Amino acid sequence: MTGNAGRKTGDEERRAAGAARIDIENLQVAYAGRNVVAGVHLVAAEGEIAGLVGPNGSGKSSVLRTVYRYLRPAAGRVLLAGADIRALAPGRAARQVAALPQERGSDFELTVREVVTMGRTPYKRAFAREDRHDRDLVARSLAAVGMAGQEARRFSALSGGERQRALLARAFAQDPDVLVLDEPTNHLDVRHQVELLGLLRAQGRTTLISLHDLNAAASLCDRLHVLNAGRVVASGTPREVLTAELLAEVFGVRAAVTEHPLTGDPLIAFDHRHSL
Ligand SMILES: Nc1ncnc2c1ncn2[C@@H]1O[C@H](COP(=O)(O)OP(=O)(O)OP(=O)(O)O)[C@@H](O)[C@H]1O
Repeated sequence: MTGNAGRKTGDEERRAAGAARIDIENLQVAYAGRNVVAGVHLVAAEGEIAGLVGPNGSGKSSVLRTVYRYLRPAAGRVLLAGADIRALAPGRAARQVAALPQERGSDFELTVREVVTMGRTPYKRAFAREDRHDRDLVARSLAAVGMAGQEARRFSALSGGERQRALLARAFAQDPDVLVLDEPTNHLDVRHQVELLGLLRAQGRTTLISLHDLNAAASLCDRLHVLNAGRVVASGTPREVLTAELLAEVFGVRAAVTEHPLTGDPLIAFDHRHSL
């Protein structure tokens, strides 16, 4: 057995022990001294899909950036299984939390396969070669996002939606306890959106996700947290949170909230002719 396989067992043990709960406590985020998020409390329980919704600039990405450690909180804490995420060693953090961020790296000259294989880096010693487990996971991740057979393509030659899917495959290949996804349905056509939501449900991982599509959020998320001007203004199940009053107050739109005739999920019918 390789060291890598041993570590995998450790990850599985941690997951079984409930290691994937995220608690965000009194979070404040600032850029150059300007507060954009303040007093945010939210929980993503083990295996739960927690959605962040809110208008442009309400602070969704800023909250998520503190979870995948791109930003340091100005105040407050992000806890993973009760421990401050800032205190984790970088390798451990990368094995536990995978992100699909808004900010994209400069991986352009790599092939799709190389990009997705980067998801395995946190499990490898320096210069260690990928093993069968790595190759399997990379192949399964590519298949999951519908990109099997596209391994040899240059990342730079992909369309926006294909890039998004390759980066998602990288996050899946990382085999994390917690997935942090900032607008993952951006650029995806409707079928790939539906497939992605199905994939996320099937994963059963603790997931923090920001979404602009409120109907997708209503269908996918166990709990929704509505941000407005850097604060959480409502939290609860989609049914509890997505009311016509809230949509008017927070988003400034007229909408009727009904029930989806096919799925029974809350369904928001927007009035696309008039805003408030
Ligand atoms: N790198 C940055 N430097 C300075 N200000 C920033 C930076 N990133 C975000 N902001 C500001 O922080 C606030 C919150 O932005 P954030 O991107 O977190 O919101 P969001 O809810 O994700 O928005 P959107 O729906 O438009 O993606 C906004 O006022 C934004 O202008």
